[in-house]
Amino acid sequence: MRESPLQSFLRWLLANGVQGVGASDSKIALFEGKGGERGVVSLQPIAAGEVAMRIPLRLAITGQVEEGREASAEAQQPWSIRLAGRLLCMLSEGAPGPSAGTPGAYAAAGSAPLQCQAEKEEEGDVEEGAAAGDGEALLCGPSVAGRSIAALQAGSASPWQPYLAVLPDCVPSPLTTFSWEDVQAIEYPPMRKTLDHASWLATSAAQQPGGSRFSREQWEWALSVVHSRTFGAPGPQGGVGVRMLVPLIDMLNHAGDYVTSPPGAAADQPALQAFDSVRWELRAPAGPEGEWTMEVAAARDIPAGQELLLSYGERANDDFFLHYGFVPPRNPHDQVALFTDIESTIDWWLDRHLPPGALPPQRLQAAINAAYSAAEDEDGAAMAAAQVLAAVPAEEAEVIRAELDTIKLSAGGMVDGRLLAAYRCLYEEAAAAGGRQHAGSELGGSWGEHARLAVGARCRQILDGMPTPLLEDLQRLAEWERQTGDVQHCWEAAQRHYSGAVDAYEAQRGGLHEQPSSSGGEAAAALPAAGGAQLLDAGADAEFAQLLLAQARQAQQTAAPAGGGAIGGGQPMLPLIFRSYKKLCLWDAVLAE
Ligand SMILES: C[S@@+](CC[C@H](N)C(=O)[O-])C[C@H]1O[C@@H](n2cnc3c(N)ncnc32)[C@H](O)[C@@H]1O
Repeated sequence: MRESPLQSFLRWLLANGVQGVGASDSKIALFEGKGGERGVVSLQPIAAGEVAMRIPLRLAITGQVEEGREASAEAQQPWSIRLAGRLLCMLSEGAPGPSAGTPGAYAAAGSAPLQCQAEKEEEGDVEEGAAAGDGEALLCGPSVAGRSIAALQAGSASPWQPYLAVLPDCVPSPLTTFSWEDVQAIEYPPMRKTLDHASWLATSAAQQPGGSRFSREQWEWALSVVHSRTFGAPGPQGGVGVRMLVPLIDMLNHAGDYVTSPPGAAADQPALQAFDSVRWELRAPAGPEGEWTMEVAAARDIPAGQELLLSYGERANDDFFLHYGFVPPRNPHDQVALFTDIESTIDWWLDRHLPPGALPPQRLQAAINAAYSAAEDEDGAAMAAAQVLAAVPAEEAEVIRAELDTIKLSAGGMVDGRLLAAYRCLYEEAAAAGGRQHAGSELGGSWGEHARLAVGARCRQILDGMPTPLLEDLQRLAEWERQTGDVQHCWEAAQRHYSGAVDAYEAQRGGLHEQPSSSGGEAAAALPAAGGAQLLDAGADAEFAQLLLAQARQAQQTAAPAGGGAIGGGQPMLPLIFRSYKKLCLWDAVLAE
């Protein structure tokens, strides 16, 4: 029987010195679900601290710029375009260069060159090819724009071909798979803006010199692959240094922190639990003959039959949604953008609380200056950020700067300290000048109370700008939860809590009650059925492991956050899930008024 791409991949890993998987005594195995999603499962118990897999970093594909080429056009590109371009070159030309195989920072003296499984068996060691990994590779060679990703994957002659062949041919991210309607359904303006930027990135990749060798679709695919599978080594100046695709370790699915307290309970101090079970670390060569490796070790005892889950980081849902194509359940690290920067934060306040003439011009200017400098004092990350920004290309720096400038509210109710500091200054000035007469009830009795009211008012404003009311979304999601049995997000519990709380709030305000419509059923009907999974590890006792895996998947589906993996869940509902979490965060602040 012909070997599957995943089986060839496993043999390739073994041939190249990867430890932990594919051998008869391996404690872990790869599996593939019915929907095609892969992951890693334990076959035997793994003790906390035990290394489950170890990969030589010569197998990693990096976007690193070679020494001496820091001023080249390639070095000025955002990291994702560099790495995506490298990937496409490897797929189309099959001649990876030293920079792809042995990244300078991790180059290991005396490390064995990369092995092709077939060549290893028949011809012995393979010499590394010519430098297709460097930037110029993008500028030469025939156009492959008309060829599909699958054709590129299958046809590559690269020593990395067994890895390239198992990269997903479609990453379910908004950039690649969303229809116009899906994009409209996001409702949250900052994400629409981020999506526009991601789309522009794909356009600019295709338009760079040599970029038109690949089609827009191929660039989108490569960008979505690198965004969903890249590991970033810590940079020498802080921030992220070398980014790399690391075969096998990029098969680990995500689980992170999870809010375990019921929806609405103590929003400012949610009970949390971490569901990741493994961590990764880079290891320097042990001696002159050694090489850089990446290790994955158990973060806690892992029983047999459990999926190994890695935290992709304490990120807001925006990153998961945009780059990974899923939204983690009950993520305490989600955030909502309140303002794009401190300037608009202050302007909003002034518009709302200080009508023209309320303060003499000089005093007003002094209050504004004081607010800016109070906010600046709160910007603890500014120094470190300046160093990181100086070390990355201008376009990338612009995106990072915009992100750092954004004033956010976190899912736990924490507001950016810059806003609080600025509003305290403004409040004190306005109160001293008798501004309360102008400002109305929102000025409150103390600056703390005022800040809470002001943030609540801003959140309400953002909610009013989102077309669908929260309760309507929750009704659809609760219906979906009942249909699928996927209870990780606790939508039904959220619906119960928020319908009471929102109605009470609206009644108290004398406003209209939110009226859920009955449109939820259509979307819920389109949901995928939870599927079984298949083990792929050639070295494992397949029947036993299959049983363990089936048990693990069942446990994951019945015991809410137990696995946290949520693989294959909720894809058609993704925009609705994403926007609902934003609305929950906003409503928590409104209800705290
Ligand atoms: C680094 S890859 C992990 C391996 C991937 N499952 C595969 O089959 O190639 C990241 C991708 O896996 C999927 N994924 C990872 N963790 C997930 C989770 N908790 N829920 C849903 N999908 C997840 C997403 O499609 C994501 O873009």
